[in-house]
Amino acid sequence: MAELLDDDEIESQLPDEWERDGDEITKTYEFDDYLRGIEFVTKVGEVAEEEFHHPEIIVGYKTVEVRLTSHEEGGITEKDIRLADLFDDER
Ligand SMILES: C[C@H](O)[C@H](O)[C@H]1CNC2=NC(N)=NC(=O)C2=N1
Repeated sequence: MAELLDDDEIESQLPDEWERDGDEITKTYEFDDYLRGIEFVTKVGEVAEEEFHHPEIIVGYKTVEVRLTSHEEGGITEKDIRLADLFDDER
């Protein structure tokens, strides 16, 4: 089980354009059209399965909001930071 990160660790390790929201980290990606966003959702899902760490994904028109937390640990861990970086690599 991963260790929970403290406030300073979260702040210092949060990737660009990601925000902290309580026990979650979140980022909203914007796309030129709806189906590009859907393509990105598929890539995010594949990475999540590979890492066995799953985000909440909210699909809008030309936007995809991704929210990460470590449910078992009850907060934000290195796993969430790692997934955020991997999702950004898929962009
Ligand atoms: C049993 C537990 O659901 C699994 O080990 C995995 C699945 N995916 C997960 N995803 C996230 N975000 N947090 C978890 O704690 C988690 N646990």
